[in-house]
Amino acid sequence: MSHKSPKDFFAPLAVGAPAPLREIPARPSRAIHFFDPSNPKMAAKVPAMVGTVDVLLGNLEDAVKADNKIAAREGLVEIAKSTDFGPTQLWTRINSLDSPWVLDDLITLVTEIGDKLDVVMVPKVQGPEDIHYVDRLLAQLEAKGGVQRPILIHAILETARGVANVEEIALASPRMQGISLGPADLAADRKMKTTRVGGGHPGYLVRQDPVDGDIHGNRTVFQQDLWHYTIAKMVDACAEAGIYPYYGPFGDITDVVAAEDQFRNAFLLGCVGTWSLHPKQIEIANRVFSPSVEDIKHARRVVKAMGDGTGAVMLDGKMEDDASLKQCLVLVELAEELAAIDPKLKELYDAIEIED
Ligand SMILES: CC(C)(COP(=O)(O)OP(=O)(O)OC[C@H]1O[C@@H](n2cnc3c(N)ncnc32)[C@H](O)[C@@H]1OP(=O)(O)O)[C@@H](O)C(=O)NCCC(=O)NCCSC(=O)C[C@](C)(O)C(=O)O
Ligand SMILES: [Mg+2]
Repeated sequence: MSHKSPKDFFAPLAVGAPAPLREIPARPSRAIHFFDPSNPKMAAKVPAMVGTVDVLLGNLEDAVKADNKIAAREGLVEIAKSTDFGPTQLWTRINSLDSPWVLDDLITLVTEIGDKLDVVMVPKVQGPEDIHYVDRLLAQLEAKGGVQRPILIHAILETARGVANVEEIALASPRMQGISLGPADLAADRKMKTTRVGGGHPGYLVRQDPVDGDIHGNRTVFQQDLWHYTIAKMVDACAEAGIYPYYGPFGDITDVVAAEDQFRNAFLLGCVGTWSLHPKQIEIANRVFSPSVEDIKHARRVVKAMGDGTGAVMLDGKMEDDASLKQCLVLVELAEELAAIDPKLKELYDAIEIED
């Protein structure tokens, strides 16, 4: 339930604050790249990363040591003031709402770099009440800082209660931009017996039936996806609210193969992007979350074959109809947005030819 009636859902929550958006723009966000603004080596890399990744996120929460919290906040202000981000979005992850740092995080960031900050990511969201709190506080700080356009909110889905409330979280404010899966805190909160940050687990499996009753015989095993239910629930909540779902971190930095598997699972389930924790994960994320040339060629052929968009046709022996056309339009529109910011993709997609 929202803290506003439908009548005033889109009214600013503070006099002088910018009017909330009525629709969240589908800006490319294939990779949300985390960096620690208090880490001089990472901070130094930010300017050169602009344009190579869709989102740069200055992380202030977990992975930033407690005695570096103020340096991280101040480092992010410095980076934002001194960097032209061009097409790249600038996000931040603030400290948790019960932390001793979050109030100063929000006051400092919004009043000092509010016009450069696109999204505030809120960790450990338990329910819509957490979004309502940040919503109102952002409005007051936007008014105080003269921020010209609304800063959006992104929630991390990393608590059991947050999963139970995910629909209400998604609908809690017109600032809601999206939701990411947070597998580490969520596993801990649920007491799942995995210590991995995302990905599968060799113990979570299904086994082929015994052959000739021999239960100890050779039986093929299929590892299952620990995150299928949660990602699908998150995708439904985001689709209902018109916001965007993301896979979060994949902690096994060296296992680029399993990272790609996890990212692709999320892409196929409807996620629009993933986090990258290390530069080597950015390329994987961009590749997985950009539709392939084959997918775009097929989608464009369906759009062409379906004419006015109703009815059904056979294409390559498969039925295409109003519903599959909508799926294809999602891909075609995504390709156009990505081509606008990624010259390599533009070249690939422009070269696609469709036979008459
Ligand atoms: C894993 C670490 C320690 C390995 O860092 P490293 O320096 O040991 O790795 P490396 O391979 O030696 O690094 C090579 C070069 O890349 C640089 N580098 C390395 N990482 C980055 C980066 N992100 N951005 C920019 N540059 C980076 C690094 O500084 C080095 O620079 P150099 O060549 O000049 O020496 C490092 O990658 C890192 O700290 N990554 C960010 C981790 C992070 O943000 N974790 C929090 C998000 S996940 C989370 O919170 C969970 C969640 C959602 O809450 C929940 O599920 O509950
Ligand atoms: Mg976490």
